[in-house]
Amino acid sequence: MKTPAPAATAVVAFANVTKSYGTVRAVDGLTLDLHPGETVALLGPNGAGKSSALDLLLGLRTPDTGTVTVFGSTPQGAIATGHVGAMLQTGGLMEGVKVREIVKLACDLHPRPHPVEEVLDRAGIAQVADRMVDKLSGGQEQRVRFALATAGANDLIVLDEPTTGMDVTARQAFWSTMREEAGRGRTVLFATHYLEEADAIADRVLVLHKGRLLADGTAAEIKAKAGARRIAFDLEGPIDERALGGLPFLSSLTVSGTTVRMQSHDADATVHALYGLGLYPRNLEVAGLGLEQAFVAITEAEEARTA
Ligand SMILES: Nc1ncnc2c1ncn2[C@@H]1O[C@H](COP(=O)(O)OP(=O)(O)OP(=O)(O)O)[C@@H](O)[C@H]1O
Repeated sequence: MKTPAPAATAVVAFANVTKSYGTVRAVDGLTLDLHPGETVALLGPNGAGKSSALDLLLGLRTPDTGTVTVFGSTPQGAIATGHVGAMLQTGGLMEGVKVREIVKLACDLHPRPHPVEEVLDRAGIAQVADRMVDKLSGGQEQRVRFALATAGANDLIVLDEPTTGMDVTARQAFWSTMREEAGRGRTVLFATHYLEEADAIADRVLVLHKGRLLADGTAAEIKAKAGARRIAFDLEGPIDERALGGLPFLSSLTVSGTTVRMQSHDADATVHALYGLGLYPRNLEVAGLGLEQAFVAITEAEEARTA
């Protein structure tokens, strides 16, 4: 885990924050600082508490205990002064208005607005600017939400699963804009289920599980934290899964056709033992885990620990 920097330098500071809904503890003792210019991915399985944490950050919910500070102020205070732009999963767009009108409204309300045409252009919705908002496709609606989140110069941009429903071109345009924003020193925090996006975009990855922070580091650090490596090879002839399953340090084993894939906490020892079985693996590959596999390994290990 990173050592928290002094609160004065933090864009966002969660200090021992908890939030429950009835008996469900959605956020459980979360302590976390975000810093200027960071692009941070928030990962976690369904129900991990990602949206709840973002709602707390945006002042849409109040913590049961602990404090959330945004630019040294309350979340509401930071939003009122135009420091924060957000794109949330929920919330329908205003009906009965045209795309340009709703974007113009967001620009008018922002203390440091960008020109309306520029916002439309950047979000890739200039061509549908005169269309009614309720006549848009899902991906176009998502682009409008993106436009609303970037209507002005925000120092912190909070995005809850922003690219869901976007096609490849929209996604690429979206992330290129976010990179530009981060390049200008803005902090970007996004929750996502697309681990490849987190791997490619984020310079810091947070893994939430049952409301608690399980991992905090670069994607490379998270992969290393999972501690396992992938082993893949082909075998000729009938495959004795039982014998393979008895290899040391294995954390998973799958056989499909002649191909065997496994994960091991000590790949050297596993491969040594594999040869010890008198087998001759072909096309042997040993590699680190991808972020997705690391994420699954970390959250499954925690499930097993807390079961
Ligand atoms: N308004 C609510 N009332 C009751 N329970 C809620 C409410 N909102 C969230 N929860 C519960 O709190 C937990 C955390 O939910 P949250 O939406 O924050 O998770 P998430 O990580 O964003 O999930 P997902 O990836 O599915 O969007 C879940 O168990 C969820 O069912």
